[in-house]
Amino acid sequence: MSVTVRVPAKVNVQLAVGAPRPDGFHDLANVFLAVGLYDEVNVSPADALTVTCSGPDAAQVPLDAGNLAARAALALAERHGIAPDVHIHISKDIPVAGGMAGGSADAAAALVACDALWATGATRDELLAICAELGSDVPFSLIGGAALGVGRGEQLTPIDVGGTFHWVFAVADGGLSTPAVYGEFDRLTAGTDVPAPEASPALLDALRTGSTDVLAKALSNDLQPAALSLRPSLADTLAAGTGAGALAALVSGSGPTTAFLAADAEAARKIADTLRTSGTCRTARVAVSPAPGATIV
Ligand SMILES: C[C@@](CO)(OP(=O)(O)O)[C@H](O)COP(=O)(O)OP(=O)(O)OC[C@H]1O[C@@H](n2ccc(N)nc2=O)[C@H](O)[C@@H]1O
Ligand SMILES: Nc1ncnc2c1ncn2[C@@H]1O[C@H](COP(=O)(O)OP(=O)(O)O)[C@@H](O)[C@H]1O
Repeated sequence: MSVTVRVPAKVNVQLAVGAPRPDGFHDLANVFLAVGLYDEVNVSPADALTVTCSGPDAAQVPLDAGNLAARAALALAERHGIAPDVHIHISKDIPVAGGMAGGSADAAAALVACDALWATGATRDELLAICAELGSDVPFSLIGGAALGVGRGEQLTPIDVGGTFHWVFAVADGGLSTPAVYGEFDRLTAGTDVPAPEASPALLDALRTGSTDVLAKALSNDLQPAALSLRPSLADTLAAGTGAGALAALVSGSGPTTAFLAADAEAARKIADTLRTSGTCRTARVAVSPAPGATIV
């Protein structure tokens, strides 16, 4: 028997970042939106815990105990006194280290897959608690859709989304380290009064009503100056997408993937075509949102 789980990437349509906390994390108002780029995680019984990965970026994915999917399987096995002897195969389509939560997605997917394979009977709240231990973004990968994340991003309130949004994602060469981007945020804001993060009512309304035009005006990412400081060439990518007709452009989370909101599917295709030949990114992908969370297929 084996179990396969499909799990989406995310874009942060608002990422408001507060001052660093004593534990090194930052309080956030993190508005997650799941987008239709997916990894698939297959779990099957094996002699020992092993991980393999396929896809264009597979070489960048660690296959040892540091893989977030392996950590998820171990965490669930430990709680239930089960031997974590499974083979985990990740079919990776989410850009790696790109600010789209690909590792978090694989962790949530592995958790759901192992839970089904082992018939642990864990409640959704128990799974969400394990997700939060694995990483700040992992609970959202489990639930998908759209949600406001507070605390370090793990305390979620789901948001109903009233329409479909059309996106283009420009995939950069190489990744950016999330801790390095938060560190750069701290360096850039040192000596300033960083306000407590708050979700934007206009942005939440745009999601609820499904208004692309309102969402375009409300998108924001406090990590964008830090990502641009570490990777100045991202400014050229943002300009190329805006020049091609995007209604708005921003860095996805900690980057370096950049996200472009398009008026409709046709506009998204044109923006992606232009970006692909712009010389400012490795490739460009179109995707719609919202997308469902980790789901057994
Ligand atoms: C920036 C965001 C936006 O959604 O995602 P990415 O763009 O990386 O995908 C997240 O906050 C990333 O969440 P995630 O990648 O799960 O981070 P974690 O594993 O929990 O933490 C990695 C490191 O990021 C920093 N970190 C993370 C979350 C947070 N609220 N404050 C932080 O300062 C800390 O330095 C921490 O040690
Ligand atoms: N299953 C996984 N898929 C991708 N990266 C992983 C995975 N497990 C661990 N990692 C590590 O996590 C880092 C961040 O990857 P990822 O989650 O894709 O990006 P981001 O945090 O920017 O959204 C990678 O550089 C890699 O070393």
